[in-house]
Amino acid sequence: MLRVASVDRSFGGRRVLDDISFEVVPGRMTGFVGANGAGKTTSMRIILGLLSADSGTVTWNGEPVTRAVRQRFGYMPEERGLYPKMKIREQLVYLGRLYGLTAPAARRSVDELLDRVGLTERADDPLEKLSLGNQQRAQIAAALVHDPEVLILDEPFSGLDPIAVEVVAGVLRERAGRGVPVLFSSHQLDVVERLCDDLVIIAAGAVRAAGSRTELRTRYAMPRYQLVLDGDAGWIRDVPGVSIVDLDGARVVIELADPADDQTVLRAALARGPVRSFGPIVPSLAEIFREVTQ
Ligand SMILES: Nc1ncnc2c1ncn2[C@@H]1O[C@H](COP(=O)(O)OP(=O)(O)OP(=O)(O)O)[C@@H](O)[C@H]1O
Repeated sequence: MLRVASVDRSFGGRRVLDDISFEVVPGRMTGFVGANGAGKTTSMRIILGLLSADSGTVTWNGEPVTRAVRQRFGYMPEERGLYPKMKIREQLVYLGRLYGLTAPAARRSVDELLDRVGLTERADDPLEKLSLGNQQRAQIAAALVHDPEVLILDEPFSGLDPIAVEVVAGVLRERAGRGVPVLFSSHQLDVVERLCDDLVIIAAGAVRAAGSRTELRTRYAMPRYQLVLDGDAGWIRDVPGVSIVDLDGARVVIELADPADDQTVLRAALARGPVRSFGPIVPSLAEIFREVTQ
């Protein structure tokens, strides 16, 4: 397990990370979510040892992350890292060699990855000749070339079209499926919502919520329900303990003073006629994000 514990960091007397703690669990995709300037990149750089923490620790399987350990991490930095003028296959093989792979192993890994991200045809083009989305696919391949034990990716989905998002997501999921902990930052809440198993929500340098997607949804689920009837649902305002959030003819969204009243509401509705649907409303990640970062 990758563990970040009580990390603080200031720049010029301004604290930008304040007691940051979270875990990235092997085999799970962890989405790291926060507004611009929240502290995601700074946290990732500290995990990678590119920046030091003022206090706190980062450990991988209980051990401090030394230079040798970091060699086994894969990182896609915010500023990306590949050379624009160098041919893609050539520079990925070169990178693999820097990570200690033999030349044949580096070539094998690169060819597999280029195929996986759909860049085989472009392998001998310089990076700068590719569209931004394809450049990003190459950057992802660069983070994976040495088959890393841990993956840290800064905004891997930004600038990708929906097809490329699926390709990259598939590649990351495969790695997670092999037991690699994957931490990726993103502004795209819909993408994170779809892809992550776990979430870390950060605002103004502090972790506001962390846990599995399901846990967070349950924790922040307001006792809201949607009821759809055949006829007008206006009568529901007279049911004790119910307040109406939104009423639109036969469809009504309500809040219950006590979630246990849901069966009372359902019985009252059935007593009046057919009920087409009734159930709790699961909050979206965007709603949870708004609530915890307010
Ligand atoms: N080298 C630096 N010197 C001074 N301030 C810095 C430095 N690096 C980051 N900061 C500040 O630290 C805060 C956190 O920045 P960081 O890049 O970690 O945020 P982020 O969540 O990654 O944002 P974004 O989504 O915009 O990339 C910001 O206020 C930023 O201006």
